[in-house]
Amino acid sequence: MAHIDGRLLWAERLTVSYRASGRPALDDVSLDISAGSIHGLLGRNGAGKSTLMHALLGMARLDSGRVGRSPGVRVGWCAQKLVIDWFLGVHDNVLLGARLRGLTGRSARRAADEVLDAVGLSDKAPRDPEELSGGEQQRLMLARTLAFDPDVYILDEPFVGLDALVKRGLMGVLRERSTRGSAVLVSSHELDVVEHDVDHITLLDGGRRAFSGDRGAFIARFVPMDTVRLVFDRPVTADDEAGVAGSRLGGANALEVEVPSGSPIPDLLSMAASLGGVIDVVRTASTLGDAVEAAYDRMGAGEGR
Ligand SMILES: Nc1ncnc2c1ncn2[C@@H]1O[C@H](COP(=O)(O)OP(=O)(O)OP(=O)(O)O)[C@@H](O)[C@H]1O
Repeated sequence: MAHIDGRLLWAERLTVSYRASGRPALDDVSLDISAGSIHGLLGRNGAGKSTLMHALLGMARLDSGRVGRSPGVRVGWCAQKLVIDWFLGVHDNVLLGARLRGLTGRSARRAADEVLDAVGLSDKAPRDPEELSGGEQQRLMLARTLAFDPDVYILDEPFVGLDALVKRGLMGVLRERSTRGSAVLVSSHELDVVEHDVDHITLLDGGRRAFSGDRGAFIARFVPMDTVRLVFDRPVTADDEAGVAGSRLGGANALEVEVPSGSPIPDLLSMAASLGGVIDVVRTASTLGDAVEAAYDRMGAGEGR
C-alpha cells in the first residue's frame, strides 16, 4: 500500500443530495483519513454520517466534489444495517472476509478463528447466522470486516446492541489495528466507548462540517475550561483566596479555579504548594461526551452551521 502524505482515503468538498430539491444530505464536506489514526465521525441523527461513509465507499451519487484513495489501499465497511450472508454459516461468513483479503487454506481459517475469538463468537462458529442474537449478528459483521483486515475500516455505528465488555474489547482490537498502520473511521453515538481511543474528530451538523481536528482541539473548542479543586487540611482563608487568581470557594476547605482545557498548570501547582495546607489537587477534565453535548447545544442554537 502506498500513501500520499499519510492519507489513505479522502473526500474533497462533497455534496450529495437524495432528491433534486431540498437541502443536501452532505454539503461541501472534506475529510482526510490518515494511516494509524482513529477518526470519530460524530453528529446527531440525520447529520449525514452514513451518507459521508457511503460516499467514501463510492456508493453515493455525488452532486459535486471527489473521493480520492491512495494506490492499493483496501477499504472495509461494516454497515449500520445487518449485512450478513444468510446462506453461509457463522464461520464461513468470517472466512469470506479472510478470503477477500487474499488468504487461502489454513491461513484463512486461522485468521477467521482469531477474529471469531476476538469478538467472543468461537463457540457459535458452527451455527447459522439466524441462530445468533442481534448483538451476536452485529459481532459477526464486525468479525468479517476484521478478517478482511483492510487499510481503512469504515464502521457505521458498530457498537449498537453490544454489551460493555465486548465494546471495550472491540475498541482494543481496532486500536491495535491502527497501531499497525490501518486507519479507522467510526461513527458512534456511544461516546464512552470511543472516548479514549479517537485521535481525530469530524462533527457534522445538518450535512455540513461543523468541526474537524484532533480530539484535544475539539474538547478545547466546545468545553474550553477544566475545573481544578485545591483541597486544604484546614478552612480556606481570605489570603488563600486572594493568593490564587480567579479562584472561588468550593466549600469550607477547598478553592476552585478554571483553567484552559487540557493545559499544563505548573504555576497553579507551585502556588498551591506555597499556600501551605493543600492536601489534594483534583482536576475535573472535560470529556469527549461533555464536548459533544456542548457542541450539540450550540448547534441547536445555530452555531457551527
Ligand atoms: N436513501 C435515502 N433517501 C432519501 N433521504 C435519505 C436517504 N438516506 C438518508 N437520507 C436523509 O439524508 C440525511 C442524512 O442521513 P444519514 O443517514 O447520512 O444520517 P446519519 O448522520 O448517519 O444519521 P444516524 O445517526 O441517524 O444514523 C437525513 O436527513 C436522511 O433523512
